[in-house]
Amino acid sequence: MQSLPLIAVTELAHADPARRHAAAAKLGRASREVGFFLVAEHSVPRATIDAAFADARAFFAQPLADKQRLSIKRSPHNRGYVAMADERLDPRAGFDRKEAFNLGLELDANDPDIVAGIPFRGLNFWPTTLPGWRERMLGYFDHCLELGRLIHRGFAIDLGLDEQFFAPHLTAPIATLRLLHYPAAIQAGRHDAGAGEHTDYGDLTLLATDGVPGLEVRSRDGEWLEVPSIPGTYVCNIGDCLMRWSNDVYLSTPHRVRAPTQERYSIAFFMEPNPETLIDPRQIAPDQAPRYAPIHCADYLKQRLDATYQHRAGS
Ligand SMILES: O=C(O)CCC(=O)C(=O)O
Ligand SMILES: [Fe+2]
Repeated sequence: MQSLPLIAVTELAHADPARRHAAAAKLGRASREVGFFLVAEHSVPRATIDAAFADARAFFAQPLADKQRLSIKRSPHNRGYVAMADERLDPRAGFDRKEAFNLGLELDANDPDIVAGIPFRGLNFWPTTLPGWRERMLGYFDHCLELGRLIHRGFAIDLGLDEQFFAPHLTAPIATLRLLHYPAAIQAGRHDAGAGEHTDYGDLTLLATDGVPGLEVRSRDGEWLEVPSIPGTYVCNIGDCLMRWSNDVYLSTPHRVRAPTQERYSIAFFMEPNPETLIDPRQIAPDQAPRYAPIHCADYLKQRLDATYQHRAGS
């Protein structure tokens, strides 16, 4: 898709309000019309992104038994390893040809939220034989969180809200960092799904790719368009939670990943607000008739994940 808008995000925090507003207007237009945009001039160092990809490769290169010890099936909090064919993003299609690893906010076992059983407040699972891996992943997580907060500041400006409207809802968000590995397609030309057609569940997704194409976005007129894969540039999209919160002012857009002709890695950061945040469209679009009932962020996400994963049924 040649026409994905490119947002230079440092402008969203520019000291000159006119510059902030101009960048936010561009971001807003993309969020209302396309639901996807590219992010450049961000503050995540290229070396940090490259190291995250090297760490992802090292993780997935481990023996399956080591990865399975960290299985997401052992976590009610959406953390851990998703094996090949464990997930089906499009329930009408086959299982996805990918493996993944999720981590979230790092908390201490004695954290009051964990002790109180707050949904999605749990412990991360860590590989034990990869030195420095945990620290680098948490460093990358923090960079993504900062970038996600900055983009939310742009959303607030564009939506005519207080510039800091989202800030109190993003202090300890449910955000998930997800490493993804797609093996090469079994047969050239076969249209296997690396990831089935879906929309993302949260507010905002920041996606880093390794340069191997595969991601396709459905345009408003139903055509599948290839998204350029530019290392160092984030592909970002609006998720269903922000679509709902904004009363459909912002759009989440269906996308999928073709099984690539060569092995492909990507790293997604799914940003959802704090678990207790009330997703109430009347806050963002007070002049419109609300299309959705208010719901707590954690309850909304739980509904969506339960529908995706068989192992969560009844959890
Ligand atoms: O790997 C990609 O390019 C996109 C993955 C994706 O859409 C997802 O995990 O939600
Ligand atoms: Fe997605």
